[in-house]
Amino acid sequence: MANQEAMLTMTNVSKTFYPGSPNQVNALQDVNLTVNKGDFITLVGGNGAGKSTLLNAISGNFLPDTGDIVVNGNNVTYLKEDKRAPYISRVFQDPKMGTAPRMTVQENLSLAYRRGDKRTLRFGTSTIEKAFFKEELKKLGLGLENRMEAEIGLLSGGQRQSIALLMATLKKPDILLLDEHTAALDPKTAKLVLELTDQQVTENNLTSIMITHNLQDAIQYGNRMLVLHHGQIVKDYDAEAKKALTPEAIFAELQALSIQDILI
Ligand SMILES: Nc1ncnc2c1ncn2[C@@H]1O[C@H](COP(=O)(O)OP(=O)(O)OP(=O)(O)O)[C@@H](O)[C@H]1O
Repeated sequence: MANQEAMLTMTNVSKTFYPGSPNQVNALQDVNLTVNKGDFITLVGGNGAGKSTLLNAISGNFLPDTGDIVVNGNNVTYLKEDKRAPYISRVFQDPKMGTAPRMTVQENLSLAYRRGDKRTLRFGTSTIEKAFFKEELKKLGLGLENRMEAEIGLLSGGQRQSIALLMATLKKPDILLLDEHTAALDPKTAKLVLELTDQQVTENNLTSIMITHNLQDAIQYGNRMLVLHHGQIVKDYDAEAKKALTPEAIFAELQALSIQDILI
């Protein structure tokens, strides 16, 4: 059960790309959002709704035109992406983006474990760390604890994405951002990685925002669901409201707001 302490606050956050030109895009429009500690939010919306831009704003990919972003009491609005890295982890759609292909599973995990730490891999991985990584890999249930010396590039997309997820959560981040992280996987593997995600988030009480194009998954997972449209949060369902939701009910509610291009 999530408590009610804020982990992320976005206040009046706006971002316009190509302002004043014919290509102007109001990607985020006056977004106000409070995410409580332990919230697992699913984020849906049509193509170009601003979902990735919202995650980009949180992770510091760009400076917002207006507004403030506070993570766990730290105002990060003007912090560059690398300076926010100790607070924020992100898993992308492409499994290749979260892992170093020529390095072994163990080396990748060591790197992730040293995030924000001055030590480098030159100091090697200690026996205690190795045992810890092995235990964590075992929990994934994919037999990867027996492939710690394998180069990541030789693993399948699903195995790689599972490790990317583990890397993102090995050092508990204040916020875990999941940017359609199962979209590039086949349906069976996507389900597996989603289950792993749910397990990691729930067991570690992580605060997370997950983008998905799958409405059923958005309803099934997490304790809150946001719908973004034209850079604005147009629906915010809490756990109670979510329980009773169906994709059809969401479509009907959005149609009542004259929103047609909501998903897929
Ligand atoms: N760096 C950028 N430069 C210019 N325009 C951008 C940039 N990033 C996003 N946009 C534009 O902002 C709008 C929102 O894009 P965004 O990627 O956030 O949408 P999305 O909801 O994630 O869509 P999708 O589901 O298709 O990935 C789009 O019109 C996009 O072209």
